[in-house]
Amino acid sequence: MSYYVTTPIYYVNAEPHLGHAYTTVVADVVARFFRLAGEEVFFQTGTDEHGDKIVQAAKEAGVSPQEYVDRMSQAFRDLWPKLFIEYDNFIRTTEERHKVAVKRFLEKVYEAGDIYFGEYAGLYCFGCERFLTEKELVDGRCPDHKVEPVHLKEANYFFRMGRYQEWLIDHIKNNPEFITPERYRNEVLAFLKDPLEDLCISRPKSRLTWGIELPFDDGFVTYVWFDALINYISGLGWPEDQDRFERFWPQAHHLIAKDILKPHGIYWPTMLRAAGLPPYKGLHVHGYWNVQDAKMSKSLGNVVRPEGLIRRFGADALRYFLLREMAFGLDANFSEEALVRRFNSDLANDFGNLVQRSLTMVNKYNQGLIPEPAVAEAPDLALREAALSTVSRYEEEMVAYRFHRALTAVFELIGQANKYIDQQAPWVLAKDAKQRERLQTVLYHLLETLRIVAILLSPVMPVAAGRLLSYLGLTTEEALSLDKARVFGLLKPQRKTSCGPPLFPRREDKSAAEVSTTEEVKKTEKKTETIKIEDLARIDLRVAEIVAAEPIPGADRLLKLTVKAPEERTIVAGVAKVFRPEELVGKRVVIVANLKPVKLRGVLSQGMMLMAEDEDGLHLVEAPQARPGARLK
Ligand SMILES: Nc1ncnc2c1ncn2[C@@H]1O[C@H](COP(=O)(O)OP(=O)(O)OP(=O)(O)O)[C@@H](O)[C@H]1O
Ligand SMILES: [Zn+2]
Repeated sequence: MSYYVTTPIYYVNAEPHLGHAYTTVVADVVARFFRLAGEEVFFQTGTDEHGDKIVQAAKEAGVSPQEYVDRMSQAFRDLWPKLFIEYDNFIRTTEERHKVAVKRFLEKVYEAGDIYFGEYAGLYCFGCERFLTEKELVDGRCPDHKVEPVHLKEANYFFRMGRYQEWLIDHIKNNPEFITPERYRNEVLAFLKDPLEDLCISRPKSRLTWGIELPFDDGFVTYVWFDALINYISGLGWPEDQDRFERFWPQAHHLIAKDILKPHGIYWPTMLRAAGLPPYKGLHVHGYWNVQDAKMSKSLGNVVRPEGLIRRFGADALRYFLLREMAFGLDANFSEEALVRRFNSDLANDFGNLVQRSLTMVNKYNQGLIPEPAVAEAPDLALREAALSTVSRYEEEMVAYRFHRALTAVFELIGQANKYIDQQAPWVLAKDAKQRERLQTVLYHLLETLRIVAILLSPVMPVAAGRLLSYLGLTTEEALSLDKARVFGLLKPQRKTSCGPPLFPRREDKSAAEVSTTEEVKKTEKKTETIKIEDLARIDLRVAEIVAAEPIPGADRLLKLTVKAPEERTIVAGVAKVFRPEELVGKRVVIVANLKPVKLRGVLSQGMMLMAEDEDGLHLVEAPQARPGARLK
């Protein structure tokens, strides 16, 4: 069987945050799970690069839209491997293969008679890049962007979406798996109670040129949503690669957050129907990661960036946290304390200790060799039974996208194995030569449980699972298959195990760290002398935008930065070990503007960039909202 899983293509008007990381990690976990189950999987992610907001963002950054989308798309591409994400295809809507598909798709819908030209006057929200209905407004404002939409009258092309409303209602009703979890299916059915309005699918070039030209009228470009949704088939190679399209499209599963339910639940299936193509198989909708109950979003400026968390906790642990902490479909709050808590209790304590205790005992009592089990007794059979029933529970939950429950099942098994150690007390058996067989049997059952646990955790924590398998003397190639988790007793006696470093060494508790740093601060406060406000005024602190960054030949710590503050100047910064030049471009940072210029490695440095330093290293001090040249006060 084949399985096609997609993430939304992310809009490249800002850098990726934990919300984007979540959807992409889930897609990667799904892809790995179905591969483990022996399916042929195609996993696609990518970036959405057209539309008005991109043009605005590029203008603000002072570059062309193409340069801007190249840079931002790369930021997504750079992040994914750091999270162990292995996609099969990365699609960009500015690629030729995508443009060709959009044009072909539009032609098909046009030929079907479902596109007409007409004039429309209405309320337009530039944030949403679409017309809003009166009903959608809250206190006269767009509920998402909190601005009053403007009156706009424009001639455009429209898609007769309403024609497919009845078909869509029937399809949703007849296919309970089409939109899940159920609350979102009900939400879409509720939308469909009112007659569907036709969808405006063009923008006149007089207003916007950054888009895909309509094949039947070169005065217009395609509306960004109509363009974007088609990525799901253009990425498979439609219309050219019919072979791949036919293999994977009937098994297409889209992952999204609830913010884009309407385009995916309504526009996309009706568009496909109009183009004479079958609908996708399943739409899987999740909730929001919130920070103190507000949606994490670039517009609110409360985003958490994954890079720092990966550096501190590792990608495996972050992936585990994201899947375990959020019940798929519901919102969840992100906090670092919760991450530390899960890390220490689930990964370091429960899982990490089970691994460490088991392998240490095998090392000590059996020269590190896989033991030879004798006849199993009741407690061994109970553990075996638990392991096997965990596999079926896990599989059932994974297939239904209930990842937190799948992980709960695995961790219950881990808990049971820890108890089994306590109850069987191998250290007592080891003291009695007559208990030698019993000891071997117990250790064997532990190692087998670990082998099964490693397989089940591998989609979520691929690297840690791989390490555990190598401790058991197995390679991922030979071990990773769901079928092999369904059998108890595959480890071959006498093969060598090893007891490597702990998989998840405990992390310091943040709250404890905070107490100690405040105490530190109190101590240093006493030491640093106080200054008067006039002293502070002597330092010209300003916001500067980094417009270019390049290495300085022969100086491996230094980068030459060109900044606008607001006039252009050069600053040499000792950050080459921490940041790559392209990561810095576009950032608005704080500089000391009146520092006496100095020549460093032949480059005149006219100021200094401020950085914050803690135990994780250096961090930028950013002021993304302030204009270049803004003074700090
Ligand atoms: N807070 C969040 N929680 C969960 N997923 C999120 C969150 N924010 C963004 N996403 C993911 O990104 C998708 C939207 O991608 P897009 O690039 O359009 O982001 P956006 O909505 O413009 O970002 P923002 O919410 O930061 O303004 C969502 O459907 C979801 O997959
Ligand atoms: Zn809006």
